[in-house]
Amino acid sequence: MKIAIVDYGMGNIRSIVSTLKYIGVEDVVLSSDFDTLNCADKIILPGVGSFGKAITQIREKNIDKYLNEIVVDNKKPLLGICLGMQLLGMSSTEDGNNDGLGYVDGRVEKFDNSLVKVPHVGFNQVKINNSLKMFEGFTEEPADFYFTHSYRMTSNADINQCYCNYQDDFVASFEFGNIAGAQFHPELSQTNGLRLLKNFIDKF
Ligand SMILES: NC(=O)CC[C@H](N)C(=O)O
Repeated sequence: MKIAIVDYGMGNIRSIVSTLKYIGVEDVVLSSDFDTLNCADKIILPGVGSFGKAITQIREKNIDKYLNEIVVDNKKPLLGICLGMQLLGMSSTEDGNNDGLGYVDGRVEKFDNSLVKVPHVGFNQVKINNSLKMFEGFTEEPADFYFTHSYRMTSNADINQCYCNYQDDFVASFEFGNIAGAQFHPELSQTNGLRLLKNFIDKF
């Protein structure tokens, strides 16, 4: 099993790599080139930092074009984590208005800091949906995962999403065909995170 982590210069790579190795995935590469991404069995799009900078760097490296072919056209499984999930949506208001990769009908906006403490940091409950492959084998409902973000995705569409409630229900994760997203950090979410990542490795 070869996992490629998209390298656009803004990801918490080290913790993802060590977590993948902990669950038995030895062949993990960090790459921004088409051939390496295309040869991997699955792709992870990480992300820590600002949406505007991230999408700019992705476009400058033509990674958006590569992922359109590899993931959208050829259906290679991809998991977007935190900012990586947000980038899969239509847009974000972080750093002005920026279009995302447009893979799912979700829009990203900032929490209202007059209503809740921003950023949303720490473990919080995800109302899981066992129809999602990522949550196969999860018996406890809801399940706790670790979040650290100031923006969140909402969607009026059915993108097979699960919710977390903070200010309101926001998209904590989704599974849209071969494309999955997690606003939380599975690599920082202890046994629930390990189980979710193992499901991505084994069931997608
Ligand atoms: N941890 C992050 O990088 C968060 C992603 C994004 N900047 C947000 O605040 O939601």
